[in-house]
Amino acid sequence: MYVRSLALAEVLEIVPQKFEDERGFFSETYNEREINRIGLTLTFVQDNHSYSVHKGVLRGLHYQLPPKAQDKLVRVVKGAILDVAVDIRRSSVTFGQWVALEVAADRWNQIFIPKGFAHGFVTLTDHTEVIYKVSEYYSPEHDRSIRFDDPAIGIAWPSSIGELILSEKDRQAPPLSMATVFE
Ligand SMILES: Cc1cn([C@H]2C[C@H](O)[C@@H](COP(=O)(O)OP(=O)(O)O[C@H]3O[C@@H](C)C(=O)[C@@H](O)[C@H]3O)O2)c(=O)[nH]c1=O
Repeated sequence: MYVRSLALAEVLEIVPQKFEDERGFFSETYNEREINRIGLTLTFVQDNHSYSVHKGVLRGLHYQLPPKAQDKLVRVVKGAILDVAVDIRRSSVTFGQWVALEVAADRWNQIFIPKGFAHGFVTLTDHTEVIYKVSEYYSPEHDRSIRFDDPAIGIAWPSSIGELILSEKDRQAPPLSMATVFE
């Protein structure tokens, strides 16, 4: 398993080993012992699978507030996404900063997004399937969104994608300055 910190050091790229042969491949996509070895103790309780029909589907920026905050481990089994994490811990020196990583089936990489970060992605291909583990159950009462295009955050979403497809909830999301965030 290959691991590296992104520009916001708590956000990680993880690339599990992939064994390919004439039949296809085998890969341990999650191994708790390996995760513990890199200093993380995670308890995942739910696996999510989302399918986006078109390129340009943008989901985010999402997070759950404490006590239902979630660590997320995200991978792509079909297609590709640009995945984004935003530090929304008010006490952090990098509050409001973002980091992006292309996560793709053909890269076999994963992104780890800890509690305290808002998460979003845009699909770079049609028929994209994203699978992610989360460390807390879905809780609609704690679920929050921040505007994906809040100029105060300034995420450089790819301009080449054309029209973006968002849920009504995400279109109505408040800017970071109006959102309840982590202390
Ligand atoms: C996230 C979630 C949604 N749902 C339901 C609620 C709703 O009816 C339907 C679609 O929900 P959403 O529109 O919130 O789905 P989506 O926009 O894909 O939300 C996801 O976006 C990415 C970026 C994340 O980081 C995730 O944590 C999650 O917030 O699925 C669950 O039952 N369990 C869940 O864990």
